[in-house]
Amino acid sequence: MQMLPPGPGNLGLIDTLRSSFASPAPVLRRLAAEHGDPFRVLTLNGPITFVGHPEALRAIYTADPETFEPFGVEVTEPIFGRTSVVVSTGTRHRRDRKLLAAPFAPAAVKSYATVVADVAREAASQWTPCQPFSMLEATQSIALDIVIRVVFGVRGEARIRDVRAAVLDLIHAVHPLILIMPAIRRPFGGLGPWARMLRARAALDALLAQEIRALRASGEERADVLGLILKTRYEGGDGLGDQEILDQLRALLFAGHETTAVSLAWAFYWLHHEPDTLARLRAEIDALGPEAPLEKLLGLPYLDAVCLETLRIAPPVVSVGRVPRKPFALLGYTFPPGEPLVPSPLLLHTREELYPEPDRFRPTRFLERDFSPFEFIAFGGGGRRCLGVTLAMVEMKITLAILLREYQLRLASVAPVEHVQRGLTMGPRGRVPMMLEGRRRGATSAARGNPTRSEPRVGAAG
Ligand code: HEM
Repeated sequence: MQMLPPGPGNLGLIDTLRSSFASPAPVLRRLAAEHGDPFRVLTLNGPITFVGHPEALRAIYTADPETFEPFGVEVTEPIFGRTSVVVSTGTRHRRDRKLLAAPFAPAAVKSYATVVADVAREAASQWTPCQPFSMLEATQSIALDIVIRVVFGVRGEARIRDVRAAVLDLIHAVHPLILIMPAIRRPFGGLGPWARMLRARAALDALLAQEIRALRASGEERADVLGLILKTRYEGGDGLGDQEILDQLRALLFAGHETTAVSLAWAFYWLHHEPDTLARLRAEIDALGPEAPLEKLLGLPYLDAVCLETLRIAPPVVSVGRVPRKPFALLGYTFPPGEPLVPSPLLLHTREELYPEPDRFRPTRFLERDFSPFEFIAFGGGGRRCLGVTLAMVEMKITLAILLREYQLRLASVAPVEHVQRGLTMGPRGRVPMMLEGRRRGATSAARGNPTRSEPRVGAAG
Protein backbone atom coordinates (compact mmCIF):
# COMPACT_ATOMS: atom_id res chain seq x y z
CA MET A 1 0.00 0.00 0.00
CA GLN A 2 1.39 3.40 -1.01
CA MET A 3 1.85 5.72 1.92
CA LEU A 4 0.77 9.08 0.53
CA PRO A 5 -0.81 10.45 -2.67
CA PRO A 6 1.22 12.19 -5.40
CA GLY A 7 1.39 15.96 -5.69
CA PRO A 8 3.50 18.88 -6.84
CA GLY A 9 5.66 19.13 -3.70
CA ASN A 10 5.71 22.75 -2.60
CA LEU A 11 2.68 24.79 -3.54
CA GLY A 12 4.92 27.61 -4.76
CA LEU A 13 4.64 31.32 -4.08
CA ILE A 14 2.29 32.22 -6.94
CA ASP A 15 -0.18 29.42 -6.25
CA THR A 16 -0.04 30.20 -2.50
CA LEU A 17 -0.88 33.84 -3.15
CA ARG A 18 -3.59 32.99 -5.70
CA SER A 19 -5.20 30.46 -3.35
CA SER A 20 -5.07 32.70 -0.28
CA PHE A 21 -5.97 36.08 -1.73
CA ALA A 22 -7.90 35.28 -4.94
CA SER A 23 -9.48 31.95 -5.76
CA PRO A 24 -8.12 28.52 -4.82
CA ALA A 25 -10.44 26.87 -7.39
CA PRO A 26 -8.27 27.16 -10.55
CA VAL A 27 -5.18 26.07 -8.59
CA LEU A 28 -6.91 23.03 -7.07
CA ARG A 29 -8.51 21.98 -10.36
CA ARG A 30 -5.20 22.24 -12.21
CA LEU A 31 -3.36 20.22 -9.54
CA ALA A 32 -6.09 17.52 -9.55
CA ALA A 33 -5.81 17.31 -13.38
CA GLU A 34 -2.02 16.98 -13.15
CA HIS A 35 -1.66 14.65 -10.15
CA GLY A 36 -5.04 12.98 -9.68
CA ASP A 37 -7.54 13.21 -6.83
CA PRO A 38 -6.58 13.06 -3.96
CA PHE A 39 -3.33 15.01 -4.27
CA ARG A 40 -0.91 16.24 -1.61
CA VAL A 41 0.81 19.64 -1.43
CA LEU A 42 3.35 21.16 0.92
CA THR A 43 2.00 24.50 2.13
CA LEU A 44 3.47 27.07 4.51
CA ASN A 45 1.50 25.29 7.27
CA GLY A 46 2.79 21.82 6.34
CA PRO A 47 1.49 19.05 4.06
CA ILE A 48 -2.22 18.92 3.18
CA THR A 49 -4.10 16.40 1.04
CA PHE A 50 -7.10 17.72 -0.92
CA VAL A 51 -9.89 15.26 -1.60
CA GLY A 52 -12.75 15.59 -4.09
CA HIS A 53 -13.31 11.91 -4.92
CA PRO A 54 -16.75 10.62 -3.80
CA GLU A 55 -15.36 7.28 -2.58
CA ALA A 56 -12.71 9.05 -0.50
CA LEU A 57 -15.37 11.36 0.92
CA ARG A 58 -17.51 8.37 1.82
CA ALA A 59 -14.53 6.89 3.72
CA ILE A 60 -13.91 10.16 5.59
CA TYR A 61 -17.52 10.99 6.43
CA THR A 62 -18.51 7.46 7.49
CA ALA A 63 -15.40 6.80 9.63
CA ASP A 64 -15.84 6.55 13.40
CA PRO A 65 -15.97 10.24 14.52
CA GLU A 66 -13.14 9.55 16.99
CA THR A 67 -10.85 8.96 13.98
CA PHE A 68 -10.38 12.71 13.40
CA GLU A 69 -9.75 16.05 15.05
CA PRO A 70 -11.18 19.10 13.26
CA PHE A 71 -8.45 20.94 11.30
CA GLY A 72 -7.35 24.48 12.09
CA VAL A 73 -9.63 25.17 15.06
CA GLU A 74 -6.92 27.30 16.68
CA VAL A 75 -7.70 29.85 13.93
CA THR A 76 -11.33 30.32 14.87
CA GLU A 77 -11.39 29.32 18.54
CA PRO A 78 -10.93 32.86 19.92
CA ILE A 79 -14.03 34.01 18.04
CA PHE A 80 -16.25 30.96 18.22
CA GLY A 81 -15.29 30.25 21.83
CA ARG A 82 -13.55 27.29 23.45
CA THR A 83 -16.70 25.38 24.33
CA SER A 84 -18.64 26.01 21.12
CA VAL A 85 -19.79 23.08 19.01
CA VAL A 86 -17.73 24.32 16.04
CA VAL A 87 -14.42 23.72 17.83
CA SER A 88 -15.21 21.15 20.55
CA THR A 89 -14.38 17.48 20.06
CA GLY A 90 -15.17 14.04 21.51
CA THR A 91 -17.91 13.59 24.09
CA ARG A 92 -18.55 17.33 24.52
CA HIS A 93 -19.04 17.77 20.76
CA ARG A 94 -21.45 14.84 20.44
CA ARG A 95 -23.38 15.93 23.56
CA ASP A 96 -23.71 19.57 22.41
CA ARG A 97 -24.71 18.62 18.87
CA LYS A 98 -27.50 16.54 20.35
CA LEU A 99 -28.61 19.45 22.52
CA LEU A 100 -28.52 21.88 19.59
CA ALA A 101 -30.42 19.50 17.34
CA ALA A 102 -33.81 20.64 18.77
CA PRO A 103 -33.62 24.32 17.72
CA PHE A 104 -32.32 23.33 14.26
CA ALA A 105 -34.77 20.49 13.63
CA PRO A 106 -36.93 21.06 10.51
CA ALA A 107 -40.15 21.63 12.52
CA ALA A 108 -38.56 24.39 14.62
CA VAL A 109 -36.83 25.97 11.64
CA LYS A 110 -40.00 26.16 9.53
CA SER A 111 -41.52 28.26 12.28
CA TYR A 112 -38.79 30.86 11.61
CA ALA A 113 -39.94 31.36 7.99
CA THR A 114 -42.27 34.27 8.85
CA VAL A 115 -39.40 36.19 10.46
CA VAL A 116 -37.22 35.50 7.41
CA ALA A 117 -39.94 36.89 5.12
CA ASP A 118 -40.30 40.05 7.28
CA VAL A 119 -36.56 40.63 7.41
CA ALA A 120 -36.21 40.21 3.63
CA ARG A 121 -39.03 42.71 3.00
CA GLU A 122 -37.52 45.21 5.45
CA ALA A 123 -34.17 45.05 3.62
CA ALA A 124 -35.84 45.49 0.22
CA SER A 125 -37.83 48.48 1.47
CA GLN A 126 -34.49 50.38 1.50
CA TRP A 127 -34.00 49.97 -2.27
CA THR A 128 -34.65 53.02 -4.47
CA PRO A 129 -35.77 52.54 -8.09
CA CYS A 130 -33.05 53.05 -10.71
CA GLN A 131 -30.32 53.50 -8.05
CA PRO A 132 -27.63 50.83 -7.90
CA PHE A 133 -27.30 49.05 -4.59
CA SER A 134 -25.05 46.28 -3.30
CA MET A 135 -26.90 42.98 -3.24
CA LEU A 136 -24.13 41.54 -1.06
CA GLU A 137 -24.67 44.26 1.55
CA ALA A 138 -28.43 43.63 1.39
CA THR A 139 -28.04 39.89 1.93
CA GLN A 140 -25.47 40.47 4.70
CA SER A 141 -27.99 42.67 6.47
CA ILE A 142 -30.77 40.09 5.96
CA ALA A 143 -28.65 37.19 7.24
CA LEU A 144 -27.48 39.22 10.23
CA ASP A 145 -30.98 40.28 11.27
CA ILE A 146 -32.12 36.67 10.98
CA VAL A 147 -29.37 35.57 13.38
CA ILE A 148 -30.28 38.37 15.79
CA ARG A 149 -34.01 37.65 15.76
CA VAL A 150 -34.18 33.90 15.13
CA VAL A 151 -31.01 32.64 16.86
CA PHE A 152 -30.53 35.22 19.64
CA GLY A 153 -34.30 35.84 19.89
CA VAL A 154 -33.78 39.59 20.41
CA ARG A 155 -37.01 41.65 20.33
CA GLY A 156 -37.85 45.34 20.11
CA GLU A 157 -36.44 47.93 17.67
CA ALA A 158 -33.99 49.57 20.11
CA ARG A 159 -32.65 46.31 21.47
CA ILE A 160 -32.22 44.83 17.96
CA ARG A 161 -30.35 48.02 16.97
CA ASP A 162 -27.97 47.72 19.96
CA VAL A 163 -27.24 44.06 19.37
CA ARG A 164 -26.76 44.67 15.62
CA ALA A 165 -24.22 47.42 16.38
CA ALA A 166 -22.33 45.16 18.82
CA VAL A 167 -22.30 42.27 16.33
CA LEU A 168 -20.99 44.52 13.55
CA ASP A 169 -18.29 45.85 15.88
CA LEU A 170 -17.16 42.30 16.58
CA ILE A 171 -17.29 41.26 12.91
CA HIS A 172 -15.17 44.30 11.96
CA ALA A 173 -12.78 43.66 14.87
CA VAL A 174 -11.93 40.18 13.60
CA HIS A 175 -8.80 41.27 11.75
CA PRO A 176 -7.42 38.61 9.33
CA LEU A 177 -4.00 38.89 11.05
CA ILE A 178 -5.53 37.64 14.32
CA LEU A 179 -6.71 34.57 12.47
CA ILE A 180 -3.50 33.69 10.66
CA MET A 181 -0.86 34.95 13.15
CA PRO A 182 -1.53 33.64 16.68
CA ALA A 183 1.67 35.45 17.77
CA ILE A 184 -0.12 38.81 17.62
CA ARG A 185 -2.84 37.66 20.01
CA ARG A 186 -1.43 39.95 22.72
CA PRO A 187 -2.88 43.02 24.44
CA PHE A 188 -0.23 45.57 23.24
CA GLY A 189 -1.43 48.02 25.91
CA GLY A 190 -5.01 47.75 24.70
CA LEU A 191 -4.16 49.23 21.27
CA GLY A 192 -3.67 46.19 19.03
CA PRO A 193 -6.24 44.26 16.96
CA TRP A 194 -6.41 41.49 19.60
CA ALA A 195 -7.41 43.92 22.35
CA ARG A 196 -9.99 45.48 20.05
CA MET A 197 -11.46 42.05 19.27
CA LEU A 198 -11.61 41.15 22.98
CA ARG A 199 -13.39 44.44 23.78
CA ALA A 200 -15.92 43.92 20.99
CA ARG A 201 -16.50 40.30 22.04
CA ALA A 202 -17.02 41.34 25.68
CA ALA A 203 -19.51 44.04 24.64
CA LEU A 204 -21.59 41.59 22.59
CA ASP A 205 -21.37 38.95 25.32
CA ALA A 206 -22.66 41.48 27.88
CA LEU A 207 -25.75 42.19 25.77
CA LEU A 208 -26.39 38.50 25.10
CA ALA A 209 -25.88 37.64 28.79
CA GLN A 210 -28.65 40.14 29.61
CA GLU A 211 -30.91 38.34 27.11
CA ILE A 212 -30.13 34.99 28.74
CA ARG A 213 -30.71 36.29 32.28
CA ALA A 214 -33.97 38.00 31.32
CA LEU A 215 -35.27 34.89 29.61
CA ARG A 216 -34.29 32.62 32.51
CA ALA A 217 -35.95 35.04 34.97
CA SER A 218 -39.19 35.31 32.97
CA GLY A 219 -39.57 31.55 32.55
CA GLU A 220 -41.18 32.32 29.18
CA GLU A 221 -41.23 29.45 26.64
CA ARG A 222 -39.80 30.76 23.41
CA ALA A 223 -39.45 29.10 20.01
CA ASP A 224 -36.27 30.91 18.90
CA VAL A 225 -32.91 29.13 19.07
CA LEU A 226 -31.88 30.69 22.42
CA GLY A 227 -35.30 29.86 23.91
CA LEU A 228 -34.98 26.23 22.82
CA ILE A 229 -31.35 25.99 24.02
CA LEU A 230 -32.45 27.15 27.49
CA LYS A 231 -35.28 24.63 27.52
CA THR A 232 -33.27 21.61 26.31
CA ARG A 233 -31.44 19.39 28.80
CA TYR A 234 -28.63 16.84 28.54
CA GLU A 235 -29.55 13.26 29.39
CA GLY A 236 -28.45 13.79 33.04
CA GLY A 237 -30.91 16.72 33.36
CA ASP A 238 -28.41 19.63 33.25
CA GLY A 239 -28.49 22.35 30.61
CA LEU A 240 -25.74 24.56 29.19
CA GLY A 241 -24.21 27.16 31.52
CA ASP A 242 -24.32 30.87 30.57
CA GLN A 243 -20.71 31.03 29.31
CA GLU A 244 -21.25 27.91 27.19
CA ILE A 245 -24.42 29.42 25.73
CA LEU A 246 -22.52 32.61 24.85
CA ASP A 247 -19.90 30.52 23.02
CA GLN A 248 -22.61 28.66 21.11
CA LEU A 249 -24.44 31.86 20.15
CA ARG A 250 -21.22 33.48 18.88
CA ALA A 251 -20.35 30.34 16.94
CA LEU A 252 -23.81 30.25 15.36
CA LEU A 253 -23.42 33.92 14.41
CA PHE A 254 -20.10 33.35 12.62
CA ALA A 255 -21.08 29.98 11.14
CA GLY A 256 -24.46 31.14 9.91
CA HIS A 257 -24.18 34.77 8.90
CA GLU A 258 -21.63 35.28 6.11
CA THR A 259 -22.17 31.78 4.65
CA THR A 260 -25.86 32.45 4.01
CA ALA A 261 -25.27 36.05 2.93
CA VAL A 262 -22.77 35.18 0.19
CA SER A 263 -24.90 32.26 -1.00
CA LEU A 264 -27.94 34.50 -1.35
CA ALA A 265 -25.93 37.17 -3.17
CA TRP A 266 -24.65 34.50 -5.58
CA ALA A 267 -28.18 33.19 -6.16
CA PHE A 268 -29.41 36.69 -7.10
CA TYR A 269 -26.36 37.15 -9.33
CA TRP A 270 -26.76 33.86 -11.20
CA LEU A 271 -30.51 34.20 -11.63
CA HIS A 272 -30.13 37.64 -13.20
CA HIS A 273 -27.23 36.43 -15.29
CA GLU A 274 -29.36 33.60 -16.71
CA PRO A 275 -32.74 35.07 -17.76
CA ASP A 276 -34.29 31.70 -18.73
CA THR A 277 -33.51 30.28 -15.30
CA LEU A 278 -34.98 33.36 -13.62
CA ALA A 279 -38.12 33.14 -15.79
CA ARG A 280 -38.63 29.48 -14.92
CA LEU A 281 -38.21 30.15 -11.20
CA ARG A 282 -40.59 33.14 -11.32
CA ALA A 283 -43.19 31.05 -13.15
CA GLU A 284 -42.97 28.40 -10.42
CA ILE A 285 -43.30 31.00 -7.64
CA ASP A 286 -46.04 33.03 -9.37
CA ALA A 287 -48.13 29.91 -10.03
CA LEU A 288 -48.77 29.72 -6.27
CA GLY A 289 -50.34 33.21 -6.26
CA PRO A 290 -49.33 36.39 -4.43
CA GLU A 291 -50.47 35.27 -0.97
CA ALA A 292 -49.02 31.72 -1.11
CA PRO A 293 -48.29 30.26 2.35
CA LEU A 294 -44.57 30.20 3.10
CA GLU A 295 -44.82 26.45 3.66
CA LYS A 296 -45.81 26.06 -0.01
CA LEU A 297 -42.88 28.20 -1.17
CA LEU A 298 -40.52 26.01 0.84
CA GLY A 299 -41.77 22.95 -1.08
CA LEU A 300 -41.06 24.31 -4.60
CA PRO A 301 -38.73 21.87 -6.42
CA TYR A 302 -37.12 24.33 -8.85
CA LEU A 303 -36.47 26.84 -6.05
CA ASP A 304 -34.76 24.04 -4.11
CA ALA A 305 -32.70 23.16 -7.21
CA VAL A 306 -31.66 26.82 -7.68
CA CYS A 307 -30.38 26.97 -4.08
CA LEU A 308 -28.48 23.69 -4.41
CA GLU A 309 -26.97 24.73 -7.75
CA THR A 310 -25.84 28.02 -6.20
CA LEU A 311 -24.14 26.14 -3.36
CA ARG A 312 -22.63 23.66 -5.82
CA ILE A 313 -21.09 26.22 -8.15
CA ALA A 314 -20.02 28.63 -5.38
CA PRO A 315 -19.63 26.79 -2.08
CA PRO A 316 -18.94 29.37 0.66
CA VAL A 317 -16.98 27.02 2.95
CA VAL A 318 -14.11 25.31 1.15
CA SER A 319 -11.54 24.11 3.63
CA VAL A 320 -13.05 22.16 6.47
CA GLY A 321 -10.36 19.59 7.12
CA ARG A 322 -9.99 16.53 9.29
CA VAL A 323 -6.81 15.47 11.07
CA PRO A 324 -6.47 11.71 11.65
CA ARG A 325 -5.68 10.73 15.24
CA LYS A 326 -4.39 7.33 14.09
CA PRO A 327 -3.19 5.95 10.70
CA PHE A 328 -6.07 6.31 8.24
CA ALA A 329 -6.48 4.21 5.07
CA LEU A 330 -8.01 5.94 2.05
CA LEU A 331 -8.15 4.79 -1.60
CA GLY A 332 -5.00 2.71 -1.24
CA TYR A 333 -3.00 5.31 0.73
CA THR A 334 -2.29 5.44 4.45
CA PHE A 335 -2.25 8.84 6.14
CA PRO A 336 -0.17 9.19 9.28
CA PRO A 337 -1.69 10.73 12.42
CA GLY A 338 -1.57 14.54 12.35
CA GLU A 339 -1.55 14.91 8.55
CA PRO A 340 -4.66 16.88 7.47
CA LEU A 341 -7.14 15.76 4.83
CA VAL A 342 -9.29 18.47 3.31
CA PRO A 343 -12.57 17.44 1.62
CA SER A 344 -12.88 19.92 -1.23
CA PRO A 345 -16.28 20.99 -2.57
CA LEU A 346 -14.41 22.98 -5.24
CA LEU A 347 -13.03 19.68 -6.64
CA LEU A 348 -16.05 17.45 -6.00
CA HIS A 349 -18.64 19.89 -7.36
CA THR A 350 -16.75 20.31 -10.64
CA ARG A 351 -16.27 16.61 -11.45
CA GLU A 352 -17.51 16.20 -15.04
CA GLU A 353 -18.94 12.71 -14.49
CA LEU A 354 -21.18 14.03 -11.69
CA TYR A 355 -21.85 17.56 -12.93
CA PRO A 356 -21.44 17.82 -16.74
CA GLU A 357 -20.46 21.33 -17.87
CA PRO A 358 -19.61 22.17 -14.24
CA ASP A 359 -19.02 25.87 -14.88
CA ARG A 360 -22.58 26.38 -16.16
CA PHE A 361 -25.33 27.40 -13.72
CA ARG A 362 -27.89 24.70 -14.49
CA PRO A 363 -30.31 23.99 -11.59
CA THR A 364 -32.15 21.26 -13.53
CA ARG A 365 -29.27 18.89 -12.81
CA PHE A 366 -30.69 18.64 -9.28
CA LEU A 367 -34.11 17.66 -10.71
CA GLU A 368 -32.64 15.06 -13.06
CA ARG A 369 -30.97 12.90 -10.40
CA ASP A 370 -30.32 12.64 -6.68
CA PHE A 371 -26.85 13.32 -5.32
CA SER A 372 -25.51 11.32 -2.39
CA PRO A 373 -24.01 13.01 0.72
CA PHE A 374 -20.60 12.15 -0.82
CA GLU A 375 -21.41 13.89 -4.12
CA PHE A 376 -22.61 17.25 -2.76
CA ILE A 377 -20.76 18.63 0.27
CA ALA A 378 -21.54 22.35 0.48
CA PHE A 379 -22.65 21.66 4.07
CA GLY A 380 -19.74 19.30 4.84
CA GLY A 381 -20.51 15.80 6.05
CA GLY A 382 -20.44 13.07 8.66
CA GLY A 383 -20.61 13.80 12.37
CA ARG A 384 -19.73 17.48 11.89
CA ARG A 385 -22.12 18.27 9.00
CA CYS A 386 -23.53 21.80 9.21
CA LEU A 387 -26.09 22.08 12.02
CA GLY A 388 -27.76 25.03 10.33
CA VAL A 389 -28.47 23.37 6.97
CA THR A 390 -32.27 23.55 7.26
CA LEU A 391 -32.19 27.14 8.50
CA ALA A 392 -29.82 28.13 5.68
CA MET A 393 -32.13 26.57 3.07
CA VAL A 394 -35.20 28.24 4.60
CA GLU A 395 -33.41 31.61 4.57
CA MET A 396 -32.35 31.20 0.96
CA LYS A 397 -35.69 29.91 -0.33
CA ILE A 398 -37.94 32.40 1.47
CA THR A 399 -35.73 35.41 0.69
CA LEU A 400 -35.47 34.50 -2.99
CA ALA A 401 -39.15 33.62 -3.37
CA ILE A 402 -40.47 36.75 -1.63
CA LEU A 403 -38.11 39.22 -3.28
CA LEU A 404 -38.32 37.74 -6.79
CA ARG A 405 -42.12 37.63 -6.52
CA GLU A 406 -42.34 41.26 -5.42
CA TYR A 407 -39.44 43.07 -7.09
CA GLN A 408 -38.04 43.45 -10.60
CA LEU A 409 -34.25 43.66 -10.40
CA ARG A 410 -31.34 43.59 -12.78
CA LEU A 411 -27.58 43.36 -12.55
CA ALA A 412 -25.96 46.79 -12.62
CA SER A 413 -22.94 45.33 -14.41
CA VAL A 414 -22.70 42.42 -16.84
CA ALA A 415 -19.02 41.76 -16.02
CA PRO A 416 -18.43 38.20 -14.80
CA VAL A 417 -17.86 37.89 -11.06
CA GLU A 418 -15.18 35.62 -9.56
CA HIS A 419 -15.63 33.31 -6.55
CA VAL A 420 -12.88 34.49 -4.18
CA GLN A 421 -11.62 34.04 -0.64
CA ARG A 422 -13.25 36.57 1.72
CA GLY A 423 -11.92 35.96 5.24
CA LEU A 424 -13.30 32.68 6.60
CA THR A 425 -15.59 32.08 3.63
CA MET A 426 -15.52 32.34 -0.16
CA GLY A 427 -17.93 34.58 -2.03
CA PRO A 428 -18.39 36.92 -4.97
CA ARG A 429 -15.62 39.44 -5.64
CA GLY A 430 -17.00 42.93 -5.11
CA ARG A 431 -20.41 44.01 -3.88
CA VAL A 432 -22.68 42.43 -6.54
CA PRO A 433 -24.18 45.73 -7.74
CA MET A 434 -27.84 45.47 -8.76
CA MET A 435 -30.61 47.88 -9.69
CA LEU A 436 -34.26 47.97 -8.66
CA GLU A 437 -36.41 48.38 -11.78
CA GLY A 438 -39.66 48.46 -9.86
CA ARG A 439 -42.31 46.53 -7.97
CA ARG A 440 -43.94 43.61 -9.74
CA ARG A 441 -47.71 43.39 -10.07
CA GLY A 442 -49.21 41.00 -7.54
CA ALA A 443 -46.98 42.03 -4.62
CA THR A 444 -48.61 41.02 -1.34
CA SER A 445 -50.18 43.51 1.07
CA ALA A 446 -47.22 43.03 3.44
CA ALA A 447 -44.86 44.05 0.63
CA ARG A 448 -46.87 47.14 -0.28
CA GLY A 449 -47.28 48.48 3.22
CA ASN A 450 -44.94 48.60 6.20
CA PRO A 451 -44.04 45.06 7.16
CA THR A 452 -44.97 44.17 10.71
CA ARG A 453 -42.45 42.52 13.04
CA SER A 454 -43.11 38.88 13.82
CA GLU A 455 -41.36 36.56 16.25
CA PRO A 456 -40.58 32.89 15.83
CA ARG A 457 -43.56 30.84 16.95
CA VAL A 458 -44.26 27.17 16.53
CA GLY A 459 -46.34 26.36 13.45
CA ALA A 460 -45.92 29.86 12.03
CA ALA A 461 -44.71 28.81 8.56
CA GLY A 462 -47.40 30.19 6.32
C1 HEM B 1 -25.47 28.50 3.04
C2 HEM B 1 -25.19 28.55 4.33
C3 HEM B 1 -24.25 27.61 5.04
C4 HEM B 1 -23.26 26.81 4.55
C5 HEM B 1 -22.83 26.62 3.10
C6 HEM B 1 -22.66 26.12 5.68
C7 HEM B 1 -21.62 25.21 5.58
C8 HEM B 1 -21.03 24.59 6.66
C9 HEM B 1 -19.92 23.68 6.56
C10 HEM B 1 -19.21 23.27 5.28
C11 HEM B 1 -19.63 23.26 7.82
C12 HEM B 1 -18.53 22.31 8.22
C13 HEM B 1 -19.04 20.89 8.13
C14 HEM B 1 -17.97 19.83 8.28
O1 HEM B 1 -17.03 20.01 9.08
O2 HEM B 1 -18.08 18.80 7.61
C15 HEM B 1 -20.57 23.91 8.71
C16 HEM B 1 -20.60 23.72 10.08
C17 HEM B 1 -21.49 24.33 10.92
N1 HEM B 1 -22.52 25.19 10.57
FE1 HEM B 1 -22.97 25.79 8.69
N2 HEM B 1 -23.30 26.53 6.82
C18 HEM B 1 -24.28 27.42 6.48
C19 HEM B 1 -25.17 28.04 7.33
C20 HEM B 1 -25.26 27.82 8.68
C21 HEM B 1 -26.25 28.40 9.57
C22 HEM B 1 -27.38 29.33 9.11
C23 HEM B 1 -25.95 27.98 10.83
C24 HEM B 1 -26.66 28.30 12.12
C25 HEM B 1 -27.15 29.48 12.42
C26 HEM B 1 -24.80 27.10 10.74
C27 HEM B 1 -24.23 26.45 11.80
C28 HEM B 1 -23.16 25.58 11.71
C29 HEM B 1 -22.55 24.92 12.85
C30 HEM B 1 -22.98 25.07 14.31
C31 HEM B 1 -21.51 24.13 12.35
C32 HEM B 1 -20.55 23.26 13.16
C33 HEM B 1 -21.04 21.83 13.20
C34 HEM B 1 -20.10 20.90 13.95
O3 HEM B 1 -18.89 21.14 13.96
O4 HEM B 1 -20.60 19.93 14.54
N3 HEM B 1 -24.42 27.03 9.42
N4 HEM B 1 -21.42 24.71 7.99
